[in-house]
Amino acid sequence: MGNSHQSRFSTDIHIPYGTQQASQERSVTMPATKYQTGDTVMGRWPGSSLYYEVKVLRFDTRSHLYTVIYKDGTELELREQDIKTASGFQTRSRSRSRSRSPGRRRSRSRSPARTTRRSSSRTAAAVAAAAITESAPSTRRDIKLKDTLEVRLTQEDTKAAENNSNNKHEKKEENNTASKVNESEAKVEAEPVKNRYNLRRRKDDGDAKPAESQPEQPEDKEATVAAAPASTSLDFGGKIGAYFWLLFLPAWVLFVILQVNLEDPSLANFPPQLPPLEAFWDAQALGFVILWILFQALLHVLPVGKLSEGMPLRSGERLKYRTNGLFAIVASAAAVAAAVYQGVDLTYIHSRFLQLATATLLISVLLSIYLYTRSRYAPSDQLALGGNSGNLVYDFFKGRELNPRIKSFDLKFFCEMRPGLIGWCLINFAMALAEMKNQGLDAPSYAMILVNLFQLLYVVDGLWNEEAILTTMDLMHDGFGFMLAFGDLVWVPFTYTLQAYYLVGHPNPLSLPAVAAIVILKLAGFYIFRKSNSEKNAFRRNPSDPKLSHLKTIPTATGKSLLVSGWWGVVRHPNYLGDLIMALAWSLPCGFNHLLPWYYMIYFIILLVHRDSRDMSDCRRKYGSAWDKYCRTVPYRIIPRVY
Ligand SMILES: NC(=O)c1ccc[n+]([C@@H]2O[C@H](COP(=O)([O-])OP(=O)(O)OC[C@H]3O[C@@H](n4cnc5c(N)ncnc54)[C@H](OP(=O)(O)O)[C@@H]3O)[C@@H](O)[C@H]2O)c1
Ligand SMILES: CC(C)=CCC[C@@H](C)[C@H]1CC[C@H]2C3=C(CC[C@]12C)[C@@]1(C)CC[C@H](O)C(C)(C)[C@@H]1CC3
Repeated sequence: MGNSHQSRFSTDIHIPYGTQQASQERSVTMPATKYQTGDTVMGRWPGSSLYYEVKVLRFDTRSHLYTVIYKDGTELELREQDIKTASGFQTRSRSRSRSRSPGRRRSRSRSPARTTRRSSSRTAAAVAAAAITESAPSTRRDIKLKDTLEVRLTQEDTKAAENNSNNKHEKKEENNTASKVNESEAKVEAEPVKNRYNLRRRKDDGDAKPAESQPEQPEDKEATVAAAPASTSLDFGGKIGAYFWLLFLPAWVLFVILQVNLEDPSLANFPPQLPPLEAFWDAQALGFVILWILFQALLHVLPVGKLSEGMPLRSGERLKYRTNGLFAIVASAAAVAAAVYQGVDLTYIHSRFLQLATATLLISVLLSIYLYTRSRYAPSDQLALGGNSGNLVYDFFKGRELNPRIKSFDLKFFCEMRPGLIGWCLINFAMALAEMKNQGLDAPSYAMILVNLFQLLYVVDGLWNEEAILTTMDLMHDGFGFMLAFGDLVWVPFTYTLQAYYLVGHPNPLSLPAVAAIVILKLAGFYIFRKSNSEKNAFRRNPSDPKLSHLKTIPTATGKSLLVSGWWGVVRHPNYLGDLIMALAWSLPCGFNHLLPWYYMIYFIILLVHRDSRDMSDCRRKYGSAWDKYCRTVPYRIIPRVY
């Protein structure tokens, strides 16, 4: 048991050689500090109120952090206030029961500060080292650590725990692999303290698992970009892949736009006839795109709607986001209606589609250059884990800074949720008008109505539940660079609208039963998508939400738990399943004459399968053996019994 935890830590926590070396160089001599190299003291375990016996290895004069080693070999950097002398502690219970009996695992505590912890949720250090309790004056309160440990909190800890447990109810564990534990979240949230810990790989770990080991960023605010750890395992085909995607993705957008204009947009017509270069450019189109983005930015900053908190960053900080997406789409619809009323011809969007796409591409490239440049000056703790390879092209593509902001204006959040997403609906609507104009119809076709309504529902739902985006991979883990800037601004509005564009020139009459069947499919997909996303979002926001009390969870060493029942017990990505079913319902109205309207479905399968595998490795890295356990309990990734 101890070994498995130890090896998990040893592969999870990685710090590149250069940084280790720098840290060692900085701490050759121990200045006059409270604790000295070799001292045996008590170190607080990150995100918890538990203290374990540790040995001081060194002191970093620059960051003022002590590097300590726990009994299981885990090295951490701790601040002085997280270290105490052993004399102030007393062992309440050193014996650790190996029993798995449910009765023994049940917490008897009823105090709000009391929580339960399943033994398997313990951190490596928790398992390997004996947990010790601190003797304290009467203001301290007991916390029961399952049946094995009892820890007394300091006054400060108690306050934090109480604050956090105000709206948390206790969950009882079940005698099941998927047991419920809520204590760990309470503890993590109890300590939104900046710059406290820095997990480090043990030096003797070598590159035991190079493919999966991702660096943990040092949380040293003063660290310069040069001190930021390098990304070792690169996805998207690594450096060569980044060159490829940088060229391929824009070319593909322009290609499909040229294709959809053809009478017979079949792959047999490859390569398409290229229009002269000047056909791609229209300054007026650029002007409209800029206006649209500025208009969306204005709506975003208006003090309308809720200020939502993002997930805790590595520093413990939680950023605030103005989640007024629904207001933005309603205001945009009103503005568009007013413009149409004033005589603006929206079919311009159809006739100038290529030029609008080129202009937006230009903006996304400029934005990406800006993002890359500013990331060079960003503190290393604000960089994403994956976009810091040191290779300019790869980092430019993948994105370095996690949450680039201009004052409180969050560029990634804005781009992901506003101009492209709302632009997608605007373009679809323009295509419906173009269809009526081109085909001399009094009303859009059934197929066009379905595509418009389905995708509008998808976008409105995304904006309605805007807060949920804060728990997605992009917002929590990915840096903001070309991939997302281009994806959000160009890819979404100019390729997700291809079905509507296709229908303008390629009518596909639908019978009413066909319409009904497609609607049912869409609603089924939507139901799965929404329910599963909401379940995870609610759980991540408040793991003790009474509405989720029936769900089983697996604790992890990070303090977060994983859902293993409900939607997330069916497959590992139920939200992708719902999304894919919806994608099918978006393509079906276009019929089977051409592959082009099925492009979204094909792309989406590739995207989600890739995202799923990316997420699997990220979660494996984050949660180690708990993740393996989850995968064993929920063996299928997206489609039950198939994949
Ligand atoms: N239309 C499009 O183009 C498009 C493209 C991509 C995605 N999407 C949709 O966007 C939504 C978000 O997708 P996403 O890719 O960001 O992935 P996601 O499934 O929302 O997020 C994955 C994260 O959820 C957490 N998680 C995983 N398993 C869990 C479990 N059992 N219990 C609790 N938490 C768990 C993990 O993060 P933590 O543990 O760190 O919290 C994991 O990293 C999905 O509905 C997807 O279909 C749409
Ligand atoms: C450049 C390429 C090929 C990929 C970039 C991917 C990017 C387009 C997607 C990554 C995450 C996606 C996403 C939505 C839109 C497309 C992405 C940005 C989403 C905003 C669509 C609306 C949904 O309701 C959602 C759940 C909020 C989606 C979140 C993820």
